[in-house]
Amino acid sequence: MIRAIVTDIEGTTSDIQFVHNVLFPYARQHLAAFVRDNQMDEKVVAALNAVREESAAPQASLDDLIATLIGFIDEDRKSPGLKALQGMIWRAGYVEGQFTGHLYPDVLPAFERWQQQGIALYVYSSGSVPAQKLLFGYSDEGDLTSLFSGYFDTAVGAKRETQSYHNIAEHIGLAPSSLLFLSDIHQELDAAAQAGWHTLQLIRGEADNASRHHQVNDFSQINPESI
Ligand SMILES: CSCCC(=O)C(=O)COP(=O)(O)O
Ligand SMILES: [Mg+2]
Repeated sequence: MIRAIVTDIEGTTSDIQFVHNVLFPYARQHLAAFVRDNQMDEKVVAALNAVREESAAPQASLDDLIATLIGFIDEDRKSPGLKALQGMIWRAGYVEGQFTGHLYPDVLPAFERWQQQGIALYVYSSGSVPAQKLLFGYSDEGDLTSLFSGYFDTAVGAKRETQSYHNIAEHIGLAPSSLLFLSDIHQELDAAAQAGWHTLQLIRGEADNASRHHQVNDFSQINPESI
């Protein structure tokens, strides 16, 4: 019996084009000014130090780091330091109404249905927890943050690592066999399945013939009671 559903964001609840054509360019455009203006902020300092460590450049200057971060955005690197900074930068865009977090129309009705069935909802994304809360807090459908029991980012581990799913199950406090992970990426689902979770793959665009996971095209096709 499924007692909690953990969902990915990009390609699952939300269009990959929104992330790549709206969020990433906004972060790219505002990154240099944001980092320069907030270089003394302790969360910014921590993120920049994480980037220094990740790029093996302990002495990197602010200009070096900005160039490195722009490169990370362009290669869609799931860098925890970059993801933390992106979350901070996107806040202004959401708050000023420059964009809202994209949601496929089938997502909110399914979340509400599952919640009525007593199933707890969680998010697991490479985007930072603050960035996840912004996307769902300023979504196309309004503030959905109250629907979620918790959020996970790569602080629990990378999405293609089996240990991450053991860690999440422990945080949630439920057996892996009662957890369902939704994602568009079969390597993430492989890792979750390896940890004993149920899995479903969202195919929002192109088919994935290399996947061994059950596939659906939208959330209306998901019935946790039949899993
Ligand atoms: C929630 S922030 C926007 C998405 C993002 O930055 C990202 O890296 C998406 O990764 P996901 O794990 O949701 O595919
Ligand atoms: Mg995804």
